[in-house]
Amino acid sequence: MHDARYIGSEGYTQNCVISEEQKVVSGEGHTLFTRTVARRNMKLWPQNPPTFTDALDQYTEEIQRVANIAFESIGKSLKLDKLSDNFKDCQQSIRINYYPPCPHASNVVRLAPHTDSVGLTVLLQVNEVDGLQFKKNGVWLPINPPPGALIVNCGDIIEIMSNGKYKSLEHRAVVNSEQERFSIGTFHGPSVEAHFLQRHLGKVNQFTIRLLASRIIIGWCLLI
Ligand SMILES: O=C(O)CCC(=O)C(=O)O
Ligand SMILES: [Fe+2]
Repeated sequence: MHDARYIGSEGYTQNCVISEEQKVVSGEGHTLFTRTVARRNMKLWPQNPPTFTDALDQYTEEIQRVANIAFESIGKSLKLDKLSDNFKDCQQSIRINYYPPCPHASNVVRLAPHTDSVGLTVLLQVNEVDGLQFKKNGVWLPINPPPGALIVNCGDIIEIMSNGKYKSLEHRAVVNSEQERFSIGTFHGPSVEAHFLQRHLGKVNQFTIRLLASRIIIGWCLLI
């Protein structure tokens, strides 16, 4: 039987150099499933500092509140009142990203261009060092959030559900030559019981699906 706790990958990851020709992709991250609580694998949750578990529990609960407000607003704007139902008891995970400073800035992209495959991402740039960029009309635009601001980013699932009205924008993180950078992405996917694909697929533009599939393949090729 399929066990929903083990969808996706979890734990520590480090991006590495693949070849001389390819740009060095450097940075590290730790991914944890945070909700539903049954999906947590506590072996991967750091024990030090001892306040980590409680702090992360509270942080992700508050972030989920923000995501729920955004899901409801998106649903209302699309006249899909039940859209947010698909994200009740949603599958939530976090990725804590660390990007060390790098003097060879021109050769390094910290996090390769990608779209998030979830419904919504809520990103906190922890130490106020900028680096996130979104691609709009073929141009990379830097995001300079005010201190403490949360960046809410639509993922592929919302692009599919909205039939392309809300875009899952390609984004990346670039280097800072002098300062280290921390960010925490909190990802919200549909609840395990959600049946939105069955309900909405008939209405979804096939072009949107092909576009997203090609993006996933391109993103995958960039990583291998
Ligand atoms: O570090 C950032 O600003 C972006 C992180 C990100 O896009 C991700 O973890 O999916
Ligand atoms: Fe992302």
